[in-house]
Amino acid sequence: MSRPEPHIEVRPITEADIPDWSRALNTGFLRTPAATEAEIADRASYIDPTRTLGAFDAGRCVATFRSFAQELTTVGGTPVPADAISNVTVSPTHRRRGLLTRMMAHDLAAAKDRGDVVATLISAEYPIYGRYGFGPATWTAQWTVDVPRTGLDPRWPGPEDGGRIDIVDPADVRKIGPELHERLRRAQPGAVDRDERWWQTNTGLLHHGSSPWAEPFFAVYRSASGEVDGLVSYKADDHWGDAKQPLNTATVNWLIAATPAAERNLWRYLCSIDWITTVKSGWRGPDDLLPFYLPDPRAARLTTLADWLWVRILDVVRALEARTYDGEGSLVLEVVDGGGPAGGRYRLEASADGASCTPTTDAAELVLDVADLARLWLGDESAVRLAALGLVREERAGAARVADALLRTSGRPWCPDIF
Ligand SMILES: CC(=O)SCCNC(=O)CCNC(=O)[C@H](O)C(C)(C)COP(=O)(O)OP(=O)(O)OC[C@H]1O[C@@H](n2cnc3c(N)ncnc32)[C@H](O)[C@@H]1OP(=O)(O)O
Repeated sequence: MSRPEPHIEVRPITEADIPDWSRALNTGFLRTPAATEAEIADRASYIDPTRTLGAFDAGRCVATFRSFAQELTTVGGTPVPADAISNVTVSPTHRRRGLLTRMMAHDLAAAKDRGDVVATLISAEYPIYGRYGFGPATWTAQWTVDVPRTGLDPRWPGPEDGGRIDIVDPADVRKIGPELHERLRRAQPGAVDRDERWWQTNTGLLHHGSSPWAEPFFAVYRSASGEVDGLVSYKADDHWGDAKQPLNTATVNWLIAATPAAERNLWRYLCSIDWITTVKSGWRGPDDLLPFYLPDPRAARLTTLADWLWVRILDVVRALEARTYDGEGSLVLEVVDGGGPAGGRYRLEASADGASCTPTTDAAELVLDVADLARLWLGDESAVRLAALGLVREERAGAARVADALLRTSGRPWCPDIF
């Protein structure tokens, strides 16, 4: 039960607060508390203090919260402006006193005023953010591939389609990665943009963690016409069996591909590296094709299936009009948002030619919480399933099926990033 704590001040930080704020952040995330000079200088270079909140008790920072501008790709490829939330911590001494609630209210109000269509975050634990109107809009999966069981020919000499795979170094990745990622994320519902800092951090140019930077391997796939279509970052361990046989694991840090050929060839490559008997896929979309690139898909064991990107819809009209629809139809949605900005009744009229969403006084056909609308918005969840769970209510028989026919997509949304 949270209690009001008016003596604890929640406010945007100043540059002078960054060391104290960083210490609170590290404490909340159970990292070594002291922030290094390099970490503080780096943080000062990219945070927007007006969007970086702290809670201060007797002058000491006891909670942290940061947001930044992001683009989130909707169904059909149109990006919407998003308020990306990160670095949320409340020190163990101050938890469950309403500090997250106060920081969230501050940030979401500013996001709405700014005109952001949604807020986004990757939730540390499932139960935290539903109360603020967030719902899990995308899911993620990880596979572990038992390479000798795949049925793949171990003599594979490389791509048969005229493409090629090359090992590249971090500087190459910084050159070719951003453009490839732009192609991918503009076509992938649920994906978000990456800034230059992402590439610097993930290629070792920017590193100030407590452990030393360990350079991963990078491999690029180019198509027969020389186009950069895929890129993978992976690391390998050093593990040998008693009989002196190699039992090494390649763990993918990230793999991005703009074509199925690039994806297929990069997985094929990872499963062909001498000494590697296990490939761990890293975070993939829940309907990733990886198992089906293998002659024996059972060689890929699903090890994780979990919620990933949580979305809070701030503007229902713009969110529903931004995406495309394969089906054609009309539906009146009653969105419940407990005093939040998205509540109201809306008529969605959708067809392959476009969609309109307008506030209406017509009778509601489907009643749902704003958090459940987020689960449906990018096409991932089914309204019929949510109705079975008692989470959406049909005011007209069959309305959940109509919602599914309009909103669901042939591929599931996927956010390749963590932030
Ligand atoms: C986007 C990101 O950065 S995700 C990372 C989130 N951070 C972490 O997980 C780090 C460790 N945890 C923490 O720092 C804190 O516990 C936080 C940030 C999760 C919650 O902060 P608090 O200030 O304790 O939350 P607050 O007091 O505002 O809680 C509001 C309500 O949510 C509930 N709640 C908060 N956190 C949790 C949780 N982890 N599990 C279940 N319920 C929770 C509270 O019980 C409270 O419920 P009530 O209104 O019924 O009393």
